[in-house]
Amino acid sequence: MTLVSGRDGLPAGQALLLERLARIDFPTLGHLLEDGFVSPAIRRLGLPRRMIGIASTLALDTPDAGAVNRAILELGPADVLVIDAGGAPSHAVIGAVTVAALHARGASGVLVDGVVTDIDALADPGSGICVHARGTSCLTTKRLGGEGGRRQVPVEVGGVRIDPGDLVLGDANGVIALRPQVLASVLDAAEETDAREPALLRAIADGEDPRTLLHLG
Ligand SMILES: O=C([O-])CC(=O)C(=O)O
Ligand SMILES: [Mg+2]
Repeated sequence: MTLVSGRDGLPAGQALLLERLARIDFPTLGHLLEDGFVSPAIRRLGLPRRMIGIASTLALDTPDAGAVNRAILELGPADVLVIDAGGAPSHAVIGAVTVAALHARGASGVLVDGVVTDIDALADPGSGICVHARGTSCLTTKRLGGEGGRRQVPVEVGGVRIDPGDLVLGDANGVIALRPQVLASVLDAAEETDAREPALLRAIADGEDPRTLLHLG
């Protein structure tokens, strides 16, 4: 399964890092790291099941649909649009139309500290864009002129500071956002952990003493 759409436009090192991370079980990273874990109040609300990509940030100061649309048009390959909707906490900033536009831009996903709408369209696996947000609303943003946001600034999403260029990984368990170097530093260990787990699960199912398997014996 290709998770990193549009990765052909990326530097080789970054594309390889994203490819390797895409094969990791994301919660495995939780065994190895303490920082970068977005609040569980932000949940996966759309399908496909996972997203992985490069943070492209928007700090939304007013409920301005124009600012969101502008940001979407500026997205590059494999970007995850990260919206801090602190200036519009009750207005849905993403919905069926914006998700279709994100998909057309080759984006990998969208992460919103705020709410979204058109949930049935977002939950359709064919939407092509994995959406994480705090919840849903029928109240949406309006076209206010497009000046209501700041692009590519550090934002805070679910208690985590996210800088443009950070990597964003999300699935049904939650979202992780960290510097590429931090994720690269635990990649070997994460791959080893994932490689060991099937044998461990088999051994437990086969009745081996869990005290030994779980290092308690
Ligand atoms: O208007 C909005 O903020 C989001 C929306 O409904 C859409 O993208 O379809
Ligand atoms: Mg809509």
